[in-house]
Amino acid sequence: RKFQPPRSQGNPLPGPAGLPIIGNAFQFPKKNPWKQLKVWADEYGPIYRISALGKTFIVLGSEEVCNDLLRARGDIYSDRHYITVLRDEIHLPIIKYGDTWRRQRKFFHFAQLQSHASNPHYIAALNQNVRRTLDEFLATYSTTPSQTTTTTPSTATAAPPPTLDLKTYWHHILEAYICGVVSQLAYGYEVKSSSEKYVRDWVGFYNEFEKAAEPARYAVNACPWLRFVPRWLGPWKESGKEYLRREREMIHRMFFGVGERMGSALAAERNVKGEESGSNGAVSLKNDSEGKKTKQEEPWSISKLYFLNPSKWTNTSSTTSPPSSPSTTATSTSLTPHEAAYTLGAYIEASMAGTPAALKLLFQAMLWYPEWQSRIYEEICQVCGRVSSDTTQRETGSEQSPQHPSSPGRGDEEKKKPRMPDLSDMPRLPIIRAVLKETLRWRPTLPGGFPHRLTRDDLYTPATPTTTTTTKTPYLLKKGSLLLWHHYTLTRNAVTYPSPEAFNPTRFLSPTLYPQTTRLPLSLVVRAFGFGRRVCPGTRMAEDMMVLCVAWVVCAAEIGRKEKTRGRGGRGWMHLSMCPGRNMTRGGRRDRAGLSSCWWSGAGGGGGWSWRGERVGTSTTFS
Ligand code: HEM
Repeated sequence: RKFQPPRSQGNPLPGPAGLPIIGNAFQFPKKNPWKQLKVWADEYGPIYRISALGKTFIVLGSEEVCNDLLRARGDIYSDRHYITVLRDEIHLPIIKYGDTWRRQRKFFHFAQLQSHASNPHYIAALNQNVRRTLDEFLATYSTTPSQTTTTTPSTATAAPPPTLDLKTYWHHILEAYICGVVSQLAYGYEVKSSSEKYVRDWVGFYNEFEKAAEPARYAVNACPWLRFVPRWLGPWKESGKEYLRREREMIHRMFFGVGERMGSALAAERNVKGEESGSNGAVSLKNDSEGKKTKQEEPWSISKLYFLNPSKWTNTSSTTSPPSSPSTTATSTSLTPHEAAYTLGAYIEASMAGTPAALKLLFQAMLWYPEWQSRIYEEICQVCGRVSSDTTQRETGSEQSPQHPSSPGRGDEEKKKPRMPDLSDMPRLPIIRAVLKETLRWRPTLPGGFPHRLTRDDLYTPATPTTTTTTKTPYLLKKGSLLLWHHYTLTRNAVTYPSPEAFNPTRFLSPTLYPQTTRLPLSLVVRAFGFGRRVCPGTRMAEDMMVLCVAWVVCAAEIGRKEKTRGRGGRGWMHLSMCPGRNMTRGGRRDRAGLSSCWWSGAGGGGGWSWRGERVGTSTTFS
C-alpha cells in the first residue's frame, strides 16, 4: 500500500492552461462559477485538472470515475484539505483521514442508528418539530392572524420579532425545524421557536465555519505559511479564534450539560476542570437527591446514551479522570469526551449545512411546478386518507399516484380516518421522494462537490476512453491534489438524465430507468451526498426530515406564486404565496387528525397567508 508508482509511468492529466501560481483562478465567471467546470468537462473529459493559487484540483465528471477513485480506492482518496483557520478543532466533515476521524465517524454511526422508524424518540422529535414548524408558518404568514386563529397555536412565540424581515423569516423557520429535530436527538433539547437564540447561534456557527473554510476570505487557507505572520498582520487569527471559542463553549455546554444533569462523574469533573473559557455553562448538581431527580428527568438523547455507558467509547480510566488536554490523550480506539462532544456538534452543524438549503429548493420546486404539489397531495390522500369534505381534487392534481408495489396498505378502516403523514408512510410516498431526488439533482446544494484529498501518487486509466486519451498510458494523479466530484456535471449527464435542465421527477419513478429507485437509499440514487468513505452519514435522516416537512405543508396549504410587485424581486429571487386551498376554506383539510390542534378555522378565502422568499439556498442564482 505504501507503493508509490514512478511518476514517469503516468501521463499528466489534461486541463485548461493557466497563469503561473494563480493558475486558472481568474478563469471562472463571478456568477455560478461551477458552470465553468462543466464547460471544461465537455472539453477535457470526465477527469481533468485545474490549478489555483498553487493547489491542484482534479475534477471528476462522471459517476464511473468517482466510483473508481473515491469509492474503490477510498484508502488513499478520503483525506481532507487542511483548513488553517480551523486547525485547532476537530470538525468531522473536514478532519484529516485517520484515527480521530474513524473514532468520530463510529460514534456518528451510533448516533445515526437511533434515527429509525421504530425509535419512538426519533418519531417524537420529527413529529413535534414538524408540528411546531407548521404552526409557525401559519401563525407568521397568515395575513389576518387575529381573525383566523381560533385555537391558540402551540407556539405562542411564533410571530417573528418586529425587526425581522418576513422575506427571510421563512428561512429561519426551516432552519429551526432542522435544528429542532437534531437538537432533540442529540441533547434532548426542545426548540420552541425559530427566533430562539439557540437556533440562531448554531446557524451563526455554521456560517462562520463556511466563511472560515473559504480560501478567498482568509489567505492563510491558501498559503498556510501565513500563519507565522505576527498577530497584527493577520487579523483572521483573532476572528477565527473567537468563533472557535464560542462554538466550543456551546458544544461543551450542551453535551456535558446532559452528563452533569445525569450526575456523570465524567461530565462533573470535566466541568470542574473547565475549558479555556472558564466554564462550560453546564448545570451543577447540588446534592445526591437533586442528582437523582434530574437523572430521572433527563430526556432521552444521544448524549444521554453516551453518558449512560461512556466506557463503551472511552478508556475506562479516562471516565474518572478526564484528560486535561482534550484531544491528545486518545488511544487509537478510544473516543475522548471532547471528541464525542464535537461529533455531536458536527451532527448539528452538518445537518444545518445542507438540509435547510435543500428544503428551500424543494419549496421553490413546489412553487414553480404546482402540478407536482398536487400529485403529492393526492398521494398523501391515498395513503393517509381523504378528508370527507375534500371531494374535489386540486385543479391540476387529477392524476392518481402510483402505489408502491412493496408497500403494505393500511386497513380500510384506517383510511377512513384522515391523518397527517408520518414516518411509517415513507415507503408508500414514492412521488414525494421522487420530487426530493429530482430537486437535489436539478438544483444541487453543493454544485462544486466537496473536496477529497489524495494522500499518495496514483495511476489511473479511465475504463471509458476520454476525448483526450490517445494511448493506454494511465494518468498520473499527484499526492496532495484535491479531488472535486463535480456534482453539477454529474447531474447534467444527458444520457443518465435526459433533458437534464428540465424538472422531471418522473425519471425517479420510472422502473426501467431506475429499477427499485424508490427503495434504494437516497445516497445511492442521487449523488448529492458524496462518494466513498466520506459520504454523508446523515442521508436517511435528511430524507426523513425533508419529506415529512413538505408533506405536512402540502397537506395544510397550497404554495402558490404571489403576483410580482413591480421593481422588486428579480433574477434569483422568488415570490411565494401560500394560500389555503379551496378545500380548507370549506373545513376540508383541517379535519385531518394531527393537524386540528394547530389549525385555525374560518380561514376565509382570498389572500390566506403569504410570504415573499428571498434567495433560496446558495445555489439558486441559476439563469
Ligand atoms: C440535504 C441534506 C444534506 C446534503 C445535501 C449533504 C451533503 C453532504 C456532502 C456532499 C458531504 C461530503 C461528502 C463527501 O465528501 O464525499 C457531507 C458530509 C457530511 N454530512 Fe451531510 N448532507 C446533508 C445532510 C446531513 C445531515 C442531516 C447530517 C447529520 C445528521 C449530515 C452529516 C454529515 C457529516 C457528519 C459529514 C462529514 C462526513 C465525513 O467527512 O466523514 N449531513 N454531506
